[in-house]
Amino acid sequence: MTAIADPKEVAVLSGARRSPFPPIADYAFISNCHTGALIASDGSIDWLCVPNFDSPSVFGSLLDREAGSFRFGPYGIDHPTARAYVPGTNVMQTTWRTPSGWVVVRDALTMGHHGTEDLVTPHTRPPSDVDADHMLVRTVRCMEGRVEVELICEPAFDYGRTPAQWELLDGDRHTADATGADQRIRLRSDLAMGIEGNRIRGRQVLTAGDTAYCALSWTKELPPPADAADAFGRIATTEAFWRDWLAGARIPDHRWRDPLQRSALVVKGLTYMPTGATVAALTTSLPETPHGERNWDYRYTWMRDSTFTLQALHWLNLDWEADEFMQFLADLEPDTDGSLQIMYGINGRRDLTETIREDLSGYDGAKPVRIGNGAFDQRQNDVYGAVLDSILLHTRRSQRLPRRVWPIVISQAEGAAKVWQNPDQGIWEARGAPQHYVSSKLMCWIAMDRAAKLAHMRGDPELAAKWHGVATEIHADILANGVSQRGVLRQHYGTDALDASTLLAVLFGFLPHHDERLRNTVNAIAEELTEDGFVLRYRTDETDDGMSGKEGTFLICSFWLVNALAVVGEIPRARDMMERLLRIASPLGLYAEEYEVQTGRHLGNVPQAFSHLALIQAAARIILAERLEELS
Ligand SMILES: OC[C@H]1O[C@H](O[C@H]2O[C@H](CO)[C@@H](O)[C@H](O)[C@H]2O)[C@H](O)[C@@H](O)[C@@H]1O
Repeated sequence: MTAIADPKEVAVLSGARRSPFPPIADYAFISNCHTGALIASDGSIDWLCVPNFDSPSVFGSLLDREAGSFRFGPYGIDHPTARAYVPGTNVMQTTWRTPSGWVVVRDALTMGHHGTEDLVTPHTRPPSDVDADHMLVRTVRCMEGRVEVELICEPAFDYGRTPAQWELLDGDRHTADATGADQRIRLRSDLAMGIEGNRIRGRQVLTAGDTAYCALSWTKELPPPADAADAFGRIATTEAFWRDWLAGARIPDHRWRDPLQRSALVVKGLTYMPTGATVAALTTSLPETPHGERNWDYRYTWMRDSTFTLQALHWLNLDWEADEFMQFLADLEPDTDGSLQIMYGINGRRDLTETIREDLSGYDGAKPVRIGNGAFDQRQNDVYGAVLDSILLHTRRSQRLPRRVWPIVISQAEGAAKVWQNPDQGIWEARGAPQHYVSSKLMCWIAMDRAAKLAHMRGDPELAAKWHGVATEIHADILANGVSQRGVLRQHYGTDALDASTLLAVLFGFLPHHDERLRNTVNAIAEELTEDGFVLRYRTDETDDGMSGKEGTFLICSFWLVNALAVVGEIPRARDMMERLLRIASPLGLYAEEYEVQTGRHLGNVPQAFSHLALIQAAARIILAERLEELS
């Protein structure tokens, strides 16, 4: 058993040497559904890619302290008094107390009413003319006393490779353009600004009642705010956008309402509005092993992650998000054999070739920094099941199967029927030799089972029977080869090692919930694949995944275990574990991909859709069970 750290001690525990990099759990996330930014607690924006999630960064000091940042806050003070989201929004509020007074800063990637058809996402509910302003707006209000505020904006284009060249416009000290790497961004502020090499600096004393703002924009068509009132107005519009969106969600009146809301807002904030695609996380190359090589670019759309996301959103009644994703799916260009890639760019881009940026130090020295993701052309046989399960769910909820989607059903079912007997890289995208992963076969069973149900709903009993036959064959194969002597689902057919992905057998109803093999699997994972109760994907000393270093516990797997415990009727255990997982959220309620129990650090990319969607699903399962208990 490993002792768990107090999350408040995270910064202290980040090593004997004090790192110049803030802990991953320190960052606030804001979004405009085209891109997102990370704000450190000292008021510095350390990550922003424009215009889109997968564009090169302009502020990249998350990955190298020299790769650009943008601070706005009181001069000479690094520690805020309080940080919180404006309730129900992805707008950040920071309160700063200084010896002479206090101020409140709000930061948003703003949304506006653009009123033009081409900016309207066709499937958004309610019909809306709200879309990104493509700008970052930061406002400050002095609440009491006198406070000197400063802005220091130092972009570095193309992931820090090209320092900004600044120019003040027409001798006006309130507007400046920065250029580099074929990009131009405009900064406007009511603070008088001056150029200092590659940075812009401004400073001003505010007294009680005074306000100030700065705004950075990256499209010519949408100019930055004209004055402070305009800047405050844009933030107010953005707050209204998020609240309006959240109002469409059915979030139960439960003590977990806040984390459910935050998770829904994170997942929506990771969705690219023009296509409905969801990125797996906002960032690239935050390490899964401190200082190690397990660093990946997550700014893309995995079929698996996106379809799991839809399932979580459906539970919150956010069905129109799924409509958008179905269109994205239908627009994708399949391979010649009809199969889908395991992942795409947010605009459907197929080639995500991975490159390494040797020039970047990496987060706290974790190299390499990867741009692109080499897993894009892997074969992962779970994808068919993920896609077909979400199509079935969507069809049941909306009572219709869009005509454009039926060919996907056919190609995915045929694809699964053809490949289920082949080894693959598995759900964890192992870069080692292909194996007969149990979770991949399980998801192929899901594919055939869901396809058969869809064929039945469409009135095609012959096709339904054919696909059902394949499902039965896969089911039998897993039971014959995927269960160890002691009656536990194994990682793959050639090992008895445990793998948390076999929990999917419980979550997807592969066997009746009282089946011994399911219970054995849940108990074995809870007892043997955990560190202080938090779940590892697999043991890196037992499993060759092609990488070095030991990773942290995987948060989606920990939430899956909660969910699985609830399915097998262990509600008190599930509830306890859920409460523990909620306690290790970042101070702002965010989750990265992994959690290191020895130090209490979050590891890996942040915020991670997988972690948040699994939180929603696990909470849903327990809340449902509690309601059923109340009724009985
Ligand atoms: O562990 C090696 C792999 O790690 C990444 O994949 C993980 O993240 C994906 C996105 O959330 C998820 O779909 C997958 O299940 C996870 O294992 C990385 O993207 C891969 O390139 C890498 O091989």
